[in-house]
Amino acid sequence: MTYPWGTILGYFLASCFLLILIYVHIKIKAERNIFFQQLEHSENYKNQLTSSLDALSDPMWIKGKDQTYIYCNPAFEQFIGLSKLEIIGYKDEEIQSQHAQLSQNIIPTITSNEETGTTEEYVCLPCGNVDYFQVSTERIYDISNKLFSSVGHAQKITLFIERESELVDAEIRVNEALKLTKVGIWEWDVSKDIWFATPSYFTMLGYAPVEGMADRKAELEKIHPEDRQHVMDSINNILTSKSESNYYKYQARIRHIDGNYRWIGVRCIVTEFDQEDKPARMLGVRIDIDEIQKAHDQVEWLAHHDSLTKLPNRVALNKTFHQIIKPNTKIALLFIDLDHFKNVNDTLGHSIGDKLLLTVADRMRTLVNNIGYVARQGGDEFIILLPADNEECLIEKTCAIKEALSARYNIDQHQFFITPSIGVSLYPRNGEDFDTLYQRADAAMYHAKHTGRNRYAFFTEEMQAISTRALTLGNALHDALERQEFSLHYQPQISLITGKIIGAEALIRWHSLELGHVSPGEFIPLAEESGQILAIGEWVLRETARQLKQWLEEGITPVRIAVNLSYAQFQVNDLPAIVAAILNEYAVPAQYLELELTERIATKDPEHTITILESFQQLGIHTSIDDFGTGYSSLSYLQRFPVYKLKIDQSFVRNMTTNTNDQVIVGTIILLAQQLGMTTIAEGVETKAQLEMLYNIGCDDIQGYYISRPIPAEEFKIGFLQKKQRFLVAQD
Ligand SMILES: Nc1nc2c(ncn2[C@@H]2O[C@H](COP(=O)(O)O[C@H]3[C@@H](O)[C@H](n4cnc5c(=O)[nH]c(N)nc54)O[C@@H]3COP(=O)(O)O)[C@@H](O)[C@H]2O)c(=O)[nH]1
Repeated sequence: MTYPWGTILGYFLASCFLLILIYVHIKIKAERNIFFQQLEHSENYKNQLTSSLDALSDPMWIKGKDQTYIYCNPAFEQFIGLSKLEIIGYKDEEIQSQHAQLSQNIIPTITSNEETGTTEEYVCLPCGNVDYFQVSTERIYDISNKLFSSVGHAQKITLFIERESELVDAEIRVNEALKLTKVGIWEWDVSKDIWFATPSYFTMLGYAPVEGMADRKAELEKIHPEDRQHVMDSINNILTSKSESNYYKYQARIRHIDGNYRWIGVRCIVTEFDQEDKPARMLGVRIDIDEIQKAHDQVEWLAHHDSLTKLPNRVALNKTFHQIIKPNTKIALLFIDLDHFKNVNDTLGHSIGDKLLLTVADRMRTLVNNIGYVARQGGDEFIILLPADNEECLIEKTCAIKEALSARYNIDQHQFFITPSIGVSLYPRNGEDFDTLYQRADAAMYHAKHTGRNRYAFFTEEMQAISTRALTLGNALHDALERQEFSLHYQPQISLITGKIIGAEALIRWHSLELGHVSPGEFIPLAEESGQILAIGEWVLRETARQLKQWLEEGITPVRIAVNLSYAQFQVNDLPAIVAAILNEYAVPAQYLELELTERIATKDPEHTITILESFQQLGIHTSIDDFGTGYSSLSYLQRFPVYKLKIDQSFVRNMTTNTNDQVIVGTIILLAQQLGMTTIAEGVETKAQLEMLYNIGCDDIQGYYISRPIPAEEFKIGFLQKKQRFLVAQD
């Protein structure tokens, strides 16, 4: 049998072709399915992307490679004020030419970004607002590096810019304020050693501000060499965690650009620590405290110095004393007080007084320099510390100081002398602490003063008691007037010719609540030293006037009452007016008052004495010169003093019956008074012999225990004023 090979082959080929066709068909169908699936996927993706971009509030756009818009979101439509239809498929210049209403810069702003990059521009929006935009363009290239498309994005940054500019403004303002307040702030990144400071940090000391990182080490070099170590120690303590706190402060002098140093206060805090708990970042502030520091230094200086003489004061000397005492050292403390310094102030004025103190300080400095220390305690009191290992040398030095201070002073047109009284105490013999030594030298000085002045005295235990008494009296005297502890006693004055009473001397008495009776001989000098004599003296005048008035009102004819005037009272220029006012107040005739002025006071400034005495004369007040013979009245002045009476000092009367010298003096005074047309009164008459001698040589009146001691007003009234008798009769 013959096989139809041709037919079989034909069928076979046809079957194969059919199979191939089926396969191709199936494959194509499968691939088509994948393709459509992918297409659907991509479409979804595109839609998602588009809706996301559409939802963006910032304008976004995409241009094709030919620069036509292929996409823009609604924000972009709003941004340029056109719809998608008017944008998509067009180029910028086409849009610009088709829509003349578009603002001038909106399209150039966008088209200008042909390269990838970001620009910031002001854009005038269709609504008319001008806003600041950041425009970013990203150009996209295909695999063969050909431009495929570009994507653009615009973001309104007006607010950021405003905030940023506000921040910049605020920073400028803060920096200006910091400059004004002279406060500088710095920050130090310790780990990287990066250091920044505000402009004020530099400008506060005259330097130009440093932008950005500054040179910390250069800043440290500006610290005064004496303060540098202390500053470095403060910083290192913090850095090495030696300090317990995370904070430090110091004050140091820092060099100003002009080369001078200014005091700067620094405070610093660690703001960050590293993993090892070491400071990683520090923030500091520095303040110009130069003026405060200088004011503080000034206060400190004033607290330890005397502003007139620039000498250290007692507080400073006390410190010095404790610095120089060592075992076996011997030191002398000299307490120096100028005698009658008050008179210089009162007569020549305070300016001369000040110049005198300056000269005194200079003389002391010159003498004591290199071997001791001088300080001013206040007023006319100075303190000196001298070595006292060799007592002879100490005495020599003390004498030299006394002589130097006693030498003549030429101040302005005045030439005068002043003397010192010096008290000396010794360390450790008289005391081991400064205050004890000071107090004991003061006691010795008091002794020197009361034993004649212009001398020095070394402290002894007896002096302590005297000076303690003076201190106690001084304190008690302070309140005596207020407590009404004073009273007046009256000592009668009798005429040797008529034997009748012609007057009395008013003498103050003090009965202190704590101290009992204190003699005026003791407290009057103290009151004169302290100035309390002015108030006390006025009280005496007032009390005398009051008593006279009382006697007058009682119908008793009083006698003239003599009141003692102290030097300080006599220096008060309106003293005549004060006395006149007192007499007026009590309606007492001036004839009943006599004012006694010692010869020493009268001769101190004779011209002043004459002026004041003339005023009293015009008021009808009698004046007399007390303690006559003890001063040095010049005859020429004496005859010009309008006084009616000389009172012979009791020291001459006391011995006149046994001492021819005193007798001659008393006789001469009486003759002198007669020649000058004045009367005489002898005080301190205690015996009949004295009385007789005085009578025989022509003395007019007497006063003394022989007649009566000073007695209280009532006793005086009964014993003398009410008795119209002669108190001296022939057999006396
Ligand atoms: N500025 C003022 N000074 C006053 C005042 N009152 C008194 N004084 C002065 O105090 C000093 C002491 O006074 P006093 O203790 O009162 O002594 C006076 C008489 O008591 C005393 N005297 C009087 N007669 C005798 C006597 O026979 N013997 C004797 N031993 N003493 C006697 O003399 C003093 C009077 O002195 P004088 O003033 O110089 O006349 C004394 O310096 C008073 O001046 C006052 O108010 N203000």
